[in-house]
Amino acid sequence: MTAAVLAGAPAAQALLGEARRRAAALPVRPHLHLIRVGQDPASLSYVRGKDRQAREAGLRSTVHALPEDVALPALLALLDHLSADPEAHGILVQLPLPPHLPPAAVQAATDPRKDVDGFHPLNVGRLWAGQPGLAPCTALGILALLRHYGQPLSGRSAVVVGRSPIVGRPVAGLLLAADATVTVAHLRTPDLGRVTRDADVLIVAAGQPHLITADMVRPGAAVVDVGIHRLTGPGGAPHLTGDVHPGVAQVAGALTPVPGGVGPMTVAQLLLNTVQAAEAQLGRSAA
Ligand SMILES: Nc1nc2c(c(=O)[nH]1)N[C@@H](CN(C=O)c1ccc(C(=O)N[C@@H](CCC(=O)O)C(=O)O)cc1)CN2
Repeated sequence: MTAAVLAGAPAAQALLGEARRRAAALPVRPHLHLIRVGQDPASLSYVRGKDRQAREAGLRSTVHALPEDVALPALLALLDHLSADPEAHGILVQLPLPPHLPPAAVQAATDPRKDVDGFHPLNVGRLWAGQPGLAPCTALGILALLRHYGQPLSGRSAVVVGRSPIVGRPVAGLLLAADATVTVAHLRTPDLGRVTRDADVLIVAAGQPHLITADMVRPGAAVVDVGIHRLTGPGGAPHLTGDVHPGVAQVAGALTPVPGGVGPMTVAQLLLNTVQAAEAQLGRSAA
C-alpha cells in the first residue's frame, strides 16, 4: 500500500478563500497585530509569511518587532494597548519567547476576544467545555485538513502523540468535539506502538524526528505528521523531515507530507480566526 498524500496547499487555499470572502463582507478590514520578540530565524520567517498572507487575503496586518531583551511590563503594556484598541481585531505573540518572558503571563494578557492563537485560558476552557470560541490554529488546521480530504472522525479511534498546549492538547479537544474516541500519548508512554496501532487517525506532534515507524501504524490509518525538523543528509545537504518515518507511507492509508502538509494550514487558519474575531467584535456572529 502507498498512502494517499494529504497535501496542505489545496486545503489551505480553501480556508484562505473563505477568509477572503468573509473579510470582504465586513464593513472594515480585519486588522491583525503580529508581535515578534528577538531575531529567531524561524520566527522571522513565520511572521513574515503571516503578514504577507494576511494582506493577500484582504486583511490589514501590522508587525511589532521587539528587541530580544524587551522587559515583560513593556510587552504587557503593548498587549493592554492593543486589547483596548477597537481597530485591532486579532493579536498574536509569536512563540518561542526568550526565557525571561513567561508565555502563560503573556497569553493571559491578551483580550480573549482578540486572542487569534486561542491560547488565553478562557479560550482553552471554552474548547474543553465544547463552547464556541477561538482555538489554536494548528489544531484547527489539522481538523480542516482531514475534513477537506473526507477523512471521517465520528466514532473513530484517534490517537494524539504529544501534549503541547499549541498542538497536542487542543487537537485532542477538537477531535473529541468531532465525536472521535481520543487517546493522548506522549514520549513517556510505555510501549507507544501498542497505543498508536489502535489509531484509525494518528496525529503525531511529539517533536522527535522519525518517532513513528511503520510497525507502529495500523494498516490503512490516516496519519498527520506535525513535526518539522531540519536534518543534515549524508552529503551535508539540509532537508526537512517530520516525526513520522517515511516508511509509514507503505502502511498508512493517508499521510501528510513534511513540508507541505500541516504547516500551510496553520497560517491559513490564523487568518480565518482573525476574521472570526473581527466578526464577533463587530456584532456579526456569536463567537
Ligand atoms: N504564536 C504562535 N507561535 C507559534 C505557532 C503558533 O501557532 N502560534 N506555531 C509554530 C510556528 N508556525 C506558526 O507560527 C508555523 C510553523 C510551520 C509553518 C509551515 O508552513 N511550515 C512549512 C515548512 C516551512 C519551513 O520551515 O521551511 C511546512 O510544514 O510545509 C507555518 C507556521 C511555532 N510558533
